[in-house]
Amino acid sequence: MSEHSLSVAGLPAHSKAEVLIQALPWLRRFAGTRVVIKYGGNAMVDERLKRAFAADVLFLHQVGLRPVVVHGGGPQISAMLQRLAITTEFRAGLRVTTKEAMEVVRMVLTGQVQRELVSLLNADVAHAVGLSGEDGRLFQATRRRLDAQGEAIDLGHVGDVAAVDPTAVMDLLDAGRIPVVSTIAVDAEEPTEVLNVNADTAAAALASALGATKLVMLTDVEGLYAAWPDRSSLVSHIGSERLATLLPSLESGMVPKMAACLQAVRDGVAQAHVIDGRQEHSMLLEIFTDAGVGTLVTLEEPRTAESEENT
Ligand SMILES: Nc1ncnc2c1ncn2[C@@H]1O[C@H](COP(=O)(O)OP(=O)(O)O)[C@@H](O)[C@H]1O
Ligand SMILES: CC(=O)N[C@@H](CCC(=O)OP(=O)(O)O)C(=O)O
Repeated sequence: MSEHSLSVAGLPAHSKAEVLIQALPWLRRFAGTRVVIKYGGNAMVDERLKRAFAADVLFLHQVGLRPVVVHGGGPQISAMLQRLAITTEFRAGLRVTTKEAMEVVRMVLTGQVQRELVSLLNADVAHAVGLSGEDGRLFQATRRRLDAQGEAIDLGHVGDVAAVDPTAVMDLLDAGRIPVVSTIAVDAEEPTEVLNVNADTAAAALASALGATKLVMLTDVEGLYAAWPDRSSLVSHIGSERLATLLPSLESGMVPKMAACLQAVRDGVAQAHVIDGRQEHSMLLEIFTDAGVGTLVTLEEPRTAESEENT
């Protein structure tokens, strides 16, 4: 059992009660609000963790929040591509996606990863309903043609979200459901085609379209490290301005993830978090305890003791 675990079985009675009391203001604050949870493929490492994730989502739903799950599945797609002997590469954290690879991406995300999550969430009560970004044209995307430096690139069938129609998700939320979203998008220029959208990017776009209070991203590191791979450099809170400065120095999967957090807070989501999905119940700790975990991104810079002295 980890030191952060919310399991209170071994605690004295008053400590158990304290956990509940500490959660109360957060329960009040977030009740009725929409929270987008991005579950990264790297955090889906074993069955126990996946069940703990499902239990956390069901807890949020039960206590009156309105969780929306957006899932990834990068490693699962890579494994299937490998089985089929199709080679792919990543550039700046994005998979170069041929037409052939796109078929596999769609099949794995909507036919495998999403189905598995829906089934886990519905193990006891049938709340969860899966949908793809194609359904009700939830996501429309345009092909990525330029890199961060403005140079021409060809990533194949990879898109950036150009429009979000959250109606289908809102309908499900209004019906008391837990939507589970796969990030395949309709190609805005060729509506019978689909594009592969990074799940972090799509989760951020959906969070702002839904007016979510929070975007929580579960991954396989504690959060953002300022001096990666130095694991002593965890950033606990960062504002949009500093993050925008840091972004060009980031690598691999952290590029779309932190860009997505930045986009979300700029588009009105109050808080974006990157937390360790390998840590059982990290999501509950983040939402319902005073200390929080991982990296928090906000529009404003954090008020440090030093900056407070200067104000
Ligand atoms: N500065 C950084 N801080 C933390 N992780 C980083 C950093 N730079 C690169 N990474 C890598 O980003 C990975 C997380 O992104 P990704 O593999 O896309 O995860 P997910 O499947 O959860 O979206 C980490 O496992 C780590 O290897
Ligand atoms: C364009 C692009 O890179 N799409 C991703 C979509 C899945 C994803 O983002 O999964 P994770 O969240 O687990 O990384 C891919 O093909 O891997």
